Amino acid sequence: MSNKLKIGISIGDVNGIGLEVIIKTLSNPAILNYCTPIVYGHTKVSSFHRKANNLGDFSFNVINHANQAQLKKANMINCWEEDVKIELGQVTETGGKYALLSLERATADLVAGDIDALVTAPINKHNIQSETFSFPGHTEYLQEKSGSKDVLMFLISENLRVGVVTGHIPVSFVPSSISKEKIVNKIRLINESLKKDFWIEKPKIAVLGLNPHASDNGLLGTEEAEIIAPAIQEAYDRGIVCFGPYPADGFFGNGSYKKFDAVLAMYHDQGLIPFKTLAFHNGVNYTAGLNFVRTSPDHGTGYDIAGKNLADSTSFTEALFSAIHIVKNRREQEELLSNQLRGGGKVVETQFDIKDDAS
Ligand SMILES: NC(=O)c1ccc[n+]([C@@H]2O[C@H](COP(=O)([O-])OP(=O)(O)OC[C@H]3O[C@@H](n4cnc5c(N)ncnc54)[C@H](O)[C@@H]3O)[C@@H](O)[C@H]2O)c1
Ligand SMILES: N[C@H](C(=O)O)[C@H](O)COP(=O)(O)O
Repeated sequence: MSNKLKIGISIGDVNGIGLEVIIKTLSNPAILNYCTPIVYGHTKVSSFHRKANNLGDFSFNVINHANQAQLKKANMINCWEEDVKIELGQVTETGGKYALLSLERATADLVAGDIDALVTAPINKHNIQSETFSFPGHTEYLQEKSGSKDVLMFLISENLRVGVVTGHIPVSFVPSSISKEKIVNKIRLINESLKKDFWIEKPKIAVLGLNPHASDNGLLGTEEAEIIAPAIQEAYDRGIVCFGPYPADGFFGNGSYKKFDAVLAMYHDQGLIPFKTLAFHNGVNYTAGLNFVRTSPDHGTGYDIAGKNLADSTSFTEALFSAIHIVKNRREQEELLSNQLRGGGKVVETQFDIKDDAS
């Protein structure tokens, strides 16, 4: 039996660049040495994108169920029968409807254990809303499907990892949404993920402040003294190596982030702006804390370039390799622990690093 992982891929918004980056990634035959991809969508929709973007010859092996996936082939499960009206670059109800059908089917297989991990192509958070999907993003949807009490939006790249305390909420809700307990929990999730998913034995974590200049000793706000510093202290007392709160601007400006294995930001844009500035093209969005593995590229639907063959597929490719790698790390660790062995591990997380792992 093959030990190649089955990686499920949801196609995201059919009017965006999802299928373009999927096809570009899977067109590299070397990918099939590392995993067996299963795309949840429809071959007619993928043909549309292949032709619109002039992507040359590429075809999927159509299957009905993940257990029929063929090695050395890019597999596709057709998730609907009807023709889909694709309007490249447009935000339409249709775009959301078929993104959801793809995501639901892939998630069901993930939860059932029929695939080893899921890589999601970008959705539009607005048009996907429906009676069955009332979440601000994949992160929250998958948290519910996994039954996890808490998860972490964790943006990862070779040189920088950034998690956020608060995610998809209006910025005006941020101050009232952060609490000592929540911050301690997110620090714990980062710490666990660095150890379990990335094999970093003694992670060092930086925590950012909320206010300008981390409040300048209380002049510009009270959250640092009342909430963030006590949370860092509590996590530290529990054995997690964490420091802060650091003023966010200078922390990235002077390169301090390079001294840490990960950074915890208080809110979405505080963490994601520096991350995407430094690592947009190879960054990966990872949901830590789920009992299964899900990654995605760190970009969105890219409506402005849809159908123009301008989308860079590096982030999607990295998302695929990160998923493979995290599953392998978790399994290897589980095996070592079940044998009561304690082994070290190498930290490998990019497509370039795992070349030697091909089997
Ligand atoms: N994982 C996800 O599902 C996810 C992630 C981020 C944003 N989104 C959604 O995507 C939609 C559009 O968001 P946005 O415009 O803020 O961000 P975006 O990432 O789609 O686009 C921002 C800019 O980056 C460019 N860009 C994006 N991906 C690129 C690629 N692979 N190669 C080259 N250029 C690329 C786009 O052309 C655009 O100019 C929103 O509805 C948002 O919610 C979804
Ligand atoms: N916050 C993510 C980003 O900006 O890249 C993105 O919106 C994706 O979120 P989900 O993975 O929750 O869909």
